[in-house]
Amino acid sequence: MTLPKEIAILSVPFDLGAGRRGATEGPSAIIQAGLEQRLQSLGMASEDAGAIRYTATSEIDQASDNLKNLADVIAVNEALSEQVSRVISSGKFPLVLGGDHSIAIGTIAGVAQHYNNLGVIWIDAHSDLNTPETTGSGNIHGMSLRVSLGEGDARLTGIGGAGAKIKPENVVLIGARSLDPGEKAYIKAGNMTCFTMYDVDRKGMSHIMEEAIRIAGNGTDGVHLSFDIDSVDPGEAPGTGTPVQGGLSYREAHLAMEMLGESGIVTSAEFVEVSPAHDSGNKTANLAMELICSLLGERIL
Ligand SMILES: NC(=[NH2+])NCCC[C@H](N)C(=O)O
Ligand SMILES: [Mn+2]
Ligand SMILES: [Mn+2]
Repeated sequence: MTLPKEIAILSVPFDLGAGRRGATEGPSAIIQAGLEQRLQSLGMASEDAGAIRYTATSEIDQASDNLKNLADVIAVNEALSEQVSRVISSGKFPLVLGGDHSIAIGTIAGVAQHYNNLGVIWIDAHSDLNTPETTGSGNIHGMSLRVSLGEGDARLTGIGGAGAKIKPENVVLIGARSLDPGEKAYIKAGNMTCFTMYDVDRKGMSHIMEEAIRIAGNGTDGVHLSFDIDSVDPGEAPGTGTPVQGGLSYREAHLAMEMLGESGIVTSAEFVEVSPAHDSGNKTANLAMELICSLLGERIL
């Protein structure tokens, strides 16, 4: 696999999977940061495939404690999975802009229709491995990776077709530093690789990425990158709903993208949780735009 030439940008202005509102404005802020011009100067054709349309329920539903706004999360993700699948069928590289991280459910469901053994690199301060039983918040963006693994509420795991879309042994988590008890138990019991911030500090990002590329790329037929901007330290990425101290540095995040770009293994990507309302200026949206460019081939020299 080499670098994609044709990119289809799918915007998902959705934030009902998160506890704090604001990620609806993420996609337009990233695009307005100049994404398309930058991709063009890299010699890439990008198509703004527009925003995902779905029928919203009329009321915000905070009543179902363990699965907040379930109906909207299902509706947007069903629509997204169809769009993502269509982009791949057309031979283009799907670049999904969130939106909160619940949209990974739809992205991965759409991508997985084209790959039997999909690798996933999940860069995040969190692990998003909660179930309705282990969640403390009821926010579905904290459950999306677990849903993609086929566990949790059947109405979520059934999006884009029933069952698991990915296997734990093909998943690599990077940047974790805020894990709930049920998530820790799942990671410790299973065969999923998790490089926490401790590992990043101890081994260095270069080593971590070599390992991640080996694990996610080995024996898989495609690799999806799910990049939660809250993986980056809040000093560099303040514009996000659930910031956690002690995150990736500016260069660690770029190095991760540069190495992934060089590896040529990534077949789809999403950048989520940019929330301009919490940003200082457009710092976080700008960073997301730059990281996308590093992934897609931009280099210092
Ligand atoms: N995609 C995210 N930012 N997720 C944050 C999840 C936080 C917490 N673990 C929860 O379940 O609510
Ligand atoms: Mn996340
Ligand atoms: Mn997160």
